[in-house]
Amino acid sequence: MFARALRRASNDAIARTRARGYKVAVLGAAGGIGQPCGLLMKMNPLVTELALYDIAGTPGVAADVSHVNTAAQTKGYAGDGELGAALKDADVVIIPAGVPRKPGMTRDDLFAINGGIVKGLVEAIADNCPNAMINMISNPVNSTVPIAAEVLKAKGKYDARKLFGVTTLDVVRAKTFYAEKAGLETAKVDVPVVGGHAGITILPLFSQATPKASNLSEADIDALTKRTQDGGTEVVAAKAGKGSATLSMAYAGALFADACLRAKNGEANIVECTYVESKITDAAFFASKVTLGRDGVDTIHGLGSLTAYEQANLDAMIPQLQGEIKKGIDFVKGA
Ligand SMILES: NC(=O)C1=CN([C@@H]2O[C@H](COP(=O)(O)OP(=O)(O)OC[C@H]3O[C@@H](n4cnc5c(N)ncnc54)[C@H](O)[C@@H]3O)[C@@H](O)[C@H]2O)C=CC1
Ligand SMILES: O=C([O-])CC(=O)C(=O)O
Repeated sequence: MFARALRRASNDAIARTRARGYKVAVLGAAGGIGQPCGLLMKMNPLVTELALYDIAGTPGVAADVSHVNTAAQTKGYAGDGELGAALKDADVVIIPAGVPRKPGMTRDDLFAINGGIVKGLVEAIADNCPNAMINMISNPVNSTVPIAAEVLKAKGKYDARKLFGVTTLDVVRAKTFYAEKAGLETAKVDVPVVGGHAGITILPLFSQATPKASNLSEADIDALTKRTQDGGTEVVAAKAGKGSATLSMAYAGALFADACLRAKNGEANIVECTYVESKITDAAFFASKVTLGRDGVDTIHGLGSLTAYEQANLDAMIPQLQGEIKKGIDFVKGA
């Protein structure tokens, strides 16, 4: 179903604009997210070259995915020595490299190991595909995106329009939970989710959800908000030590990468919630609705009118978000 929708959306884009093919690189391509995400990108008609990179295991993954009868030429790259070739002139780089949570951990507990992994990968992006749109999935996203920004700045290659924290899974979850609770058709539901990607920094704006549900109480909205904020933890607990969300994340990652590709290809009016450098709050990076264009961020939209409940949640998250952003910046600057 998704593949058909993805193909239809991209085919529409192709019909409306002069299509060209794009190179997509997936870093961490042998992992739980990387494998299905690589498959979904192989099915995207806007992709003509697919580079699957990991520290190991990618020859097998690439051989497997390459047999899918779609256009993207697929190649595996393994180990540091092949990272440059994997990234060379990529248009979009998707980064799900790093360790996932185990029960009892916060995303921030992944900082020490994933911070170093992301830093090294983004240095290679700066050297090999400085114009690529970067889709950061590796956690803690609230800090890995500022890490990437500082690395790119240090290399003189930072373009804030092209660096995205992928928060699409929060939107996917909010839509699913809201549709279920309100008895609405899931595919027709939209819910903006703003802030960041960890605990209370995830803020679904159910007051702006469409279609409007008239049957939800304040207690329902509070429960839906908390379930969205804890969606990742719900999966971590259910997997009981075997990692975190992979399949729903691969789906969400492929949706966001497809939006980037369609925007690159000239399709208009592409709006996604994503975590970017932003001035709409006191946090230097913030997820909100963003219109994407050929060069990445085109317009960062404001938050619209919030309920008192949403405003209180927004006020409460800012200090945590600011702290996690500072941690990422300090990590690169050595403070
Ligand atoms: N943004 C979001 O909404 C979400 C983010 N995540 C995050 O995505 C990350 C990956 O999760 P999974 O795929 O489940 O983990 P995984 O452990 O299954 O896969 C990670 C892959 O990264 C690879 N890797 C490690 N160091 C690398 C390096 N230097 N270069 C390239 N690849 C490297 C590993 O070899 C492994 O194949 C985690 O940090 C997780 O927390 C997970 C779900 C949702
Ligand atoms: O919860 C985790 O650790 C993985 C993640 O970011 C998510 O599923 O939203």
